[in-house]
Amino acid sequence: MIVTLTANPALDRTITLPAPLAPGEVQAATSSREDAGGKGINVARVIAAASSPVVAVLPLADDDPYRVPLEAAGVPTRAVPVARPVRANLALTDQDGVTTKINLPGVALSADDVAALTDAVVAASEGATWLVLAGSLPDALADTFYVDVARAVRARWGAQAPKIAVDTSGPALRQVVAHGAPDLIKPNDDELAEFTGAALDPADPAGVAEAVARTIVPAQVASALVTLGSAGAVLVTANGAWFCPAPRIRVASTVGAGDSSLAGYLLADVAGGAPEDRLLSAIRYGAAAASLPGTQVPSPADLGGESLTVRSL
Ligand SMILES: O=P(O)(O)OC[C@@]1(O)O[C@H](CO)[C@@H](O)[C@@H]1O
Repeated sequence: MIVTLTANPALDRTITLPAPLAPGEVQAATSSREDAGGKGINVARVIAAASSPVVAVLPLADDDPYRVPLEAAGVPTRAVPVARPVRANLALTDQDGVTTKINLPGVALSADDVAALTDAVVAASEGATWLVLAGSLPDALADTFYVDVARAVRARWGAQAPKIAVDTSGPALRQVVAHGAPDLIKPNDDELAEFTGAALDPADPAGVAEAVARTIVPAQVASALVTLGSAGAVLVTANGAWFCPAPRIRVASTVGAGDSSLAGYLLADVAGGAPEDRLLSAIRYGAAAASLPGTQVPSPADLGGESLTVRSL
């Protein structure tokens, strides 16, 4: 089973425009949709859609309207009751799939909420293969939150503790890499560049792999899956580095593509896949997500069958 933690879920509102976004103008939209979003929730939705066991842990008020799309997604959850509704994030996409995303800071959690959330993750992690810690941290949550959760889970379950995957950015990523010993991180090229402090060229996968190997893997993190948008993705482990290009697709919305890539990687991992299989699955799920509107996540039926070649770097 895979467990995900989303400390900062979001009701994702997507508005589709028939033309590029024109700041300062009035534009008529062609459609809109709402999805239960937040990075860990998106990962869990992909895993549930693939009929693989998953539990999503999140803070959620009893009367939050977010429950409607969340329940429709069919994801088993452990909701920690909190006082206020989740944030609503906005995405504006145009006919070419160009996406403008506006994210709110999220609901501040009390010290009791944080303790209850941590306890819920520790309990849910019993017997799990992976624990996914994903997304930004709401205001007032310490940058060390993911480090604290990783320590609590490992202290409780010891050798039986799940492997820990982290998808976050900024100070929370810095902390978890330095002190959380994650088994996997999934930055995109921008997040990795911010982390290393050096510009990265998504068209140069060998350069990306070299930057990861120089700074992160395997010194602090066992593996890194670096998503490079339409260029593809790079996987770096202690045993090697691989690149897979992304298939050409018609992009509808890039929101959730990285989360779907991570879910694809984990699905292949729990199925016993080799590094090349995991990377290929990450690419297929990420591309399928980008071809779907809003934060809609792919099921196995949505995956393309293009021939893709994973190459060793
Ligand atoms: O504020 P965070 O957690 O960094 O990002 C939140 C978010 O943009 O991430 C998901 C896509 O990856 C969306 O469902 C959600 O709105």
